[in-house]
Amino acid sequence: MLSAQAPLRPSRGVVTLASPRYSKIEAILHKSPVAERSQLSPRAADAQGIAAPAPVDQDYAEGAEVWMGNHRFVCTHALGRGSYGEVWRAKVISGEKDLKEVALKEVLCQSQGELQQAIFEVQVLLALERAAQVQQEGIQLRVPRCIAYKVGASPQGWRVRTAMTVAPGESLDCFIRRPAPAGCSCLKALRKALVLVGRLLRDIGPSLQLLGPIAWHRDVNSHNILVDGAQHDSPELCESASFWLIDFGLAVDSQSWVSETGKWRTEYIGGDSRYWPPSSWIMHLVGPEGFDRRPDLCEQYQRRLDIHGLGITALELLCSMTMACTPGHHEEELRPWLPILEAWKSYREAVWHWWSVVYAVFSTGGDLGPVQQQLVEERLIERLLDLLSRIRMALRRCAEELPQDKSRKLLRMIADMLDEGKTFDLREIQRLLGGPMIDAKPKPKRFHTSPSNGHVCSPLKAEVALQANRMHSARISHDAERREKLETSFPGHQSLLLRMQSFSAQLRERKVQEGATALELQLQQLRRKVVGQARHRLQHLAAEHVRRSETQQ
Ligand SMILES: Nc1ncnc2c1ncn2[C@@H]1O[C@H](COP(=O)(O)OP(=O)(O)OP(=O)(O)O)[C@@H](O)[C@H]1O
Repeated sequence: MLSAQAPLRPSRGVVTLASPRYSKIEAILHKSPVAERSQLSPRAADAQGIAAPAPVDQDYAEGAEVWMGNHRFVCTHALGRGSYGEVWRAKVISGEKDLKEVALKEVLCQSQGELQQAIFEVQVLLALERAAQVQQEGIQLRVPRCIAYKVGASPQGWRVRTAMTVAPGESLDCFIRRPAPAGCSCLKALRKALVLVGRLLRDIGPSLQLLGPIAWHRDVNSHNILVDGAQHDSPELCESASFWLIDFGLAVDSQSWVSETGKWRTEYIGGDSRYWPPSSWIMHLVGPEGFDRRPDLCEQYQRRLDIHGLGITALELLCSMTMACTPGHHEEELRPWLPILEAWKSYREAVWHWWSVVYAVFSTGGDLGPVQQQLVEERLIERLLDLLSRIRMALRRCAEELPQDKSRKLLRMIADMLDEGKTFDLREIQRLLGGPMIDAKPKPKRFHTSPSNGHVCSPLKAEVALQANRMHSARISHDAERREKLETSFPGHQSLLLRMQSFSAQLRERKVQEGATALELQLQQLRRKVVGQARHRLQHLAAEHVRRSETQQ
């Protein structure tokens, strides 16, 4: 199934672009897809003396056999479809002992940037598993475990295939949309929702905490969270529900993202705009200049996108479940909650509308510029800040009126997650809801590996190349020597990838960095132009308004 949000998301490409972009401004600034593709298409890579990829694998289909290293799988049925390929459930025929089935994901990449991003997705899963293993207390990660992965050729470029464990359940957005059981009262639904929200935060919080030093997911929402065991009528039984975070396809390296000159300034915006904090809209509509005199929002964009996404998802779960039922006559207990439900309703109406306006243009490949301008004129950012402030106020007021300590703290916690003024610490979740405390201090240590043709993932051995795109020229010659050695022992894709990384680093060194300053200038000019036009239009509207009022008088 094609996800409803999928087309809204920008390309996975980090710098290069092959598919339609979300932002017109960014699109203008990038070279044409054709030029980008030709930079390192398999043919071009071949011309550079890079080894040709292995023969094309069988497509995923019922009964199709898939090989990855020592693993052999047989596809049974499609689990889902995303914007970059399909995910299939498959039986394990041979490979890891006791492993019965896997989810096979395939990401089709048309440019080197997309290839890097697809590999990064796998590397993040590996790094996360490794981070969980070094924790003193046993942590049950609620993300799929990477079993094996493989890079192969596809007619358009490459395909990255990953075998991972199957996360149980269904996507949370399907669960939320399902009609409530007949006769269910609002109060009962609310009690059940509170249990589930607690479980959601308790399951996803630690994974995000471990993820923080490695990457930002950037797409935390009800579509990318699966829920299992939540269909019970009784709130008590819902205590055993579990939530899983999937789809790390838009993740970015958190260490190079953050800082004064970090990549947050220049990289494309990712994720589903219904779960964006105001800072993402600022970036989308105005650019980094929009953070002038707004340090809290700038900090939010750099460090707390996932926390905000999780907070909105929690609130969505709480309110949607409660609002799906009809209030009974004697539900006085519901009274303190009503302002929360009203604030959520207003938020949902406005934000879902903004999302659909952008979605409509994006899905037809239209020009986003006028829409962006219109949203600036509509004062989207100020309105969103206001809607969120109303939500926080309603949550905190309700918390004051509640007798039950746990619900009270839960509401305050969600309010803090949605507050750009608060430096929300994910450990708050364990403090309130229990679970092992995680030592997730940022680790400067980086890991290195290259995907191989059928690489079998052992997180202990897995060294993840999180900073392949940060290679410095001084390191290139050293790496070249290392690569020479590696190529003799690991031919095929490993060699291809290593050469590509080197080629990419050299390109960046020689060409891209030369143009970076010019591009940055161009970007600033364009952003200024858009904001200038919007300001001009606002002034015009204001003048017209004054003129009309004077005429009426
Ligand atoms: N490990 C998994 N276990 C179970 N189901 C999965 C798993 N991974 C993916 N799926 C299913 O496949 C669907 C698509 O997967 P995923 O979101 O990773 O693909 P994508 O191409 O990145 O999608 P998107 O367009 O949303 O970015 C998911 O919505 C989910 O239903």
